[in-house]
Amino acid sequence: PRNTDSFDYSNYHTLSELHQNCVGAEPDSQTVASFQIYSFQDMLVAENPSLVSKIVIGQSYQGRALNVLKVREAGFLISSVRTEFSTGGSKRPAIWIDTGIHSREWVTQASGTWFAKKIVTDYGKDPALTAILNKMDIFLEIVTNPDGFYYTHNNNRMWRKTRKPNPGSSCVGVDPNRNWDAGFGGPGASGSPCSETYRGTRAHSESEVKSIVDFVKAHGNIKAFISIHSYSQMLLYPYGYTRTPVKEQAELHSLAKKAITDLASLYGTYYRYGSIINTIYQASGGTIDWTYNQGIKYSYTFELRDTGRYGFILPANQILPTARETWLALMTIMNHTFKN
Ligand SMILES: O=C(NO)N[C@H](Cc1ccccc1)C(=O)O
Ligand SMILES: [Zn+2]
Repeated sequence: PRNTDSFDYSNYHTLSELHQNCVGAEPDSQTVASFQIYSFQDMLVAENPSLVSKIVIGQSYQGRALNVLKVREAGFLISSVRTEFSTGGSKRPAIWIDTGIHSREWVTQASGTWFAKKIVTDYGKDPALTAILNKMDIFLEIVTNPDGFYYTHNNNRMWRKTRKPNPGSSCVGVDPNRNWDAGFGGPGASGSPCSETYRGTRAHSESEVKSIVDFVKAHGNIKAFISIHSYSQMLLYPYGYTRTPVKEQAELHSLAKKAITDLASLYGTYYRYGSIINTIYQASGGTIDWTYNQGIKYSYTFELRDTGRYGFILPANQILPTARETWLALMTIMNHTFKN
């Protein structure tokens, strides 16, 4: 595709189309260089230089860049430059969204791609989003597990974990949703490298996880953290590792209820909601349990479509409806975060 307007959001894409760009000269008039696939992310940044930038927060086990799109209103460039370069300058309050931490959950990376385009399209047009972006930054990590994502395209469509080998085992990979330092190693994760919920040898052993941990700690002003999975059609809040309710359970519960009501307003898609442990099962070392314990109150996990008919292999014709309905719920959470 020549630009992000012609990008096909209603289909699944490979790593190189979404994430990695093949660096090389754009074909010029004289020579017809082989057409380089410029990744969606690089095109979006190039088309919106004053609004979107790409941050590399680390690299995967196999050395792929962990890209985060940062959306920040242009505002008064001078002051933002000063803030940007001032050491210890206060960071603007921010919202984090990640998709694809479990690589087989393809509707999530596809939705994340659509969210990125939606944000740049609506900024300056939608009053609610514009108000949010005039005061807050949005960080979006679309391909959070690139090694696994590549593997689902080339080897095993059902791959979930990272692709780091486990010493002493022929089984590869750690579950990046069990590797966080929140109830790590407790019930709700496996100690076996061959398990789909293998927690790893220690918390934050996976670079895909550690890179986010370091980013969240360094930023220090993230107000909402939303990690997007599929499938089950659920909106979940902490905790997964303990039955102890979070302090703000009432607020998180009522916000979740409003978010899934707004989601359902588009196509009637029915979501369940509640704490992880009460709604699904006990799970230790999960992403949003750690982010909540870092003080990020609005920590949520989405489980997108469907409820099991297609599961992870959701037909491409459901990408756009899924992305559109989920966006309504994301706006509900972002608005609430902005106002509180
Ligand atoms: O795998 C998925 N969804 O794809 N989620 C389940 C449940 C879950 C959600 C949130 C936190 C912890 C646990 C998992 O076993 O990881
Ligand atoms: Zn998942």
